[in-house]
Amino acid sequence: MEITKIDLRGLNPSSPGWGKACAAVTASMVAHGCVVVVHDAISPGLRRAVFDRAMPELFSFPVETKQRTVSPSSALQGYVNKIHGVDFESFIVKADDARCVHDFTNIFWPQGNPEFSNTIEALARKIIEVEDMVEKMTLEGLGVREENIAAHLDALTHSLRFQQYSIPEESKMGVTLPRHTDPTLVTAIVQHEVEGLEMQAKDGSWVKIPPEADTITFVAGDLFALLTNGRVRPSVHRVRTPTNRERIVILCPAWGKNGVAINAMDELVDEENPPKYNPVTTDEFLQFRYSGEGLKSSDPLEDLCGVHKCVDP
Ligand SMILES: O=C(O)CCC(=O)C(=O)O
Ligand SMILES: [Fe+2]
Repeated sequence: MEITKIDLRGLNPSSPGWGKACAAVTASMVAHGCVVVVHDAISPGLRRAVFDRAMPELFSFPVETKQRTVSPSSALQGYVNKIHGVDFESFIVKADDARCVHDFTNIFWPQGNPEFSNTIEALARKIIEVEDMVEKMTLEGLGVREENIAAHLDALTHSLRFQQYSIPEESKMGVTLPRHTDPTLVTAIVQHEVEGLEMQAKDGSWVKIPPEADTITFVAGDLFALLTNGRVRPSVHRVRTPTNRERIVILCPAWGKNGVAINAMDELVDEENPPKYNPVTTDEFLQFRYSGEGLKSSDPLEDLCGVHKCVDP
């Protein structure tokens, strides 16, 4: 099996092909919890600036410098490495706030590094533009009204996640990130040259997503299932890093803004489709998901927000 790529180049809501493309994006999200889009948002020059210069420079700093990016007040910022035994390093930066990108840059280059910060800001802008379009197309394809989609997109915030996987030992069979769903609404995944991302199909088989330079993969996270009242199930995916190459990937997760409760879209709840989940804010959901109970759960969204969850009298 292969996940069909959908070409969104040059498309906007007034293009003649918009309706057909919305239907294709929605069908892929409903069938697989993900969509692979062909897009020219990341130009070859921007891709080189990011992956050949900015990322190698960033990851080559000593770990003590990297750890200075950790923010005690936000799970959506900072540096992690070797979490739960996974051999990777990851930086999270707030992507839609230029000040955060500058503060992040200044930790590494106290005199500033406009080339680095401009590159990151440009990348964030481009990915978020396509990510918003994919959410809009999916919701439109499910029958959500334009003004409700616009209000939803306004209530989003985004982070950027720079992730580097070391070369795995032969004995590890190459699975560097075990199967999981993302806690996000949607996550954009930009791979570069080195393969690794795999999606689990409904029949349990694993489908490779090749790292093609003109594609961006979008996966639905747990919170998108809440938003769509269960129409779109979260993507189950994993990473198999080749045994002879390091792998760098950039992710752009979309979340609800601080304090904003995510609720099912009005049009997706009716008599035939009663509400499946209670509303939740991103912080509440993340807090539960990474708690002892949440980490043990096979379906944290259902356990925290499911309306059928039994409540002790
Ligand atoms: O490395 C990738 O391609 C995907 C990473 C991922 O799924 C994650 O960090 O949640
Ligand atoms: Fe993921």
